[in-house]
Amino acid sequence: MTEAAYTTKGLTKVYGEGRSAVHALRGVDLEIPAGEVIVLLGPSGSGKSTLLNIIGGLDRGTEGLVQFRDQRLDEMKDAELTRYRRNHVGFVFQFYNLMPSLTARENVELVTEIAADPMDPDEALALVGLKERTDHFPAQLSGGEQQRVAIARAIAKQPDVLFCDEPTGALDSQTGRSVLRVLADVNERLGSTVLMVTHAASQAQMADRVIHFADGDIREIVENRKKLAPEEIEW
Ligand SMILES: Nc1ncnc2c1ncn2[C@@H]1O[C@H](COP(=O)(O)OP(=O)(O)OP(=O)(O)O)[C@@H](O)[C@H]1O
Repeated sequence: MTEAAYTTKGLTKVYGEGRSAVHALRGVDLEIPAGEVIVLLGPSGSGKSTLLNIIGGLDRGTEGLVQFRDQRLDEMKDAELTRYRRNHVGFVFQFYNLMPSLTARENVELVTEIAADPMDPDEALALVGLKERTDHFPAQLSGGEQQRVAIARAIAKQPDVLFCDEPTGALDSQTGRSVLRVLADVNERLGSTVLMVTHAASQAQMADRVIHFADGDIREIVENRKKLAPEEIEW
């Protein structure tokens, strides 16, 4: 087995207190190998985004160990956690969160200006097939193109891990497939571990490993023997 990107032990997350407490994670034990494409599937409210946000350093667990390589995220001070996010992880969300008043290139530059080892913004945009659109504003781009700018922004820092929460949720099947192709390329070319939450069960076919989540814990982890290319996925 390859090196673990993440390890969690007994990870819990409780939102709120007392009678209104929500147990979003109930003692998750998990090992995520580096360099794989991992898909997280599960019903709405089962805790997928909560898990992603905690290992992505956007939020903290209530209890339990969370480790990235040999670093304990659960023991980091806020400034260290910010540094971890800045240097190691990229995020792609369902809604692209681009700055409307900035061009595609300027949106990517927001990240490359503060990253430790960034690629050239134009190179990141070329990787997602937007070489000709670098000076366009988000409003001049289609949904799929905007999502690709968001991916370019996330990968421009050459992250070790790319977190994607419903990255194709707002896209039609053809555009969605082209976005999945970009994610597969990032995994293959940059070697980034890709962790994707999706409601589209068919997308699990492009994963090396599928984590099935239910009621705040892992129900099953299935290794994919025959991984499909995004183009082969039935939507
Ligand atoms: N900030 C919050 N405050 C209180 N409860 C929350 C908060 N965020 C999430 N929850 C609750 O935690 C549980 C897990 O939510 P989470 O968003 O992780 O689920 P999910 O599997 O990603 O769902 P979906 O597929 O609908 O996005 C849900 O019951 C949700 O209502």
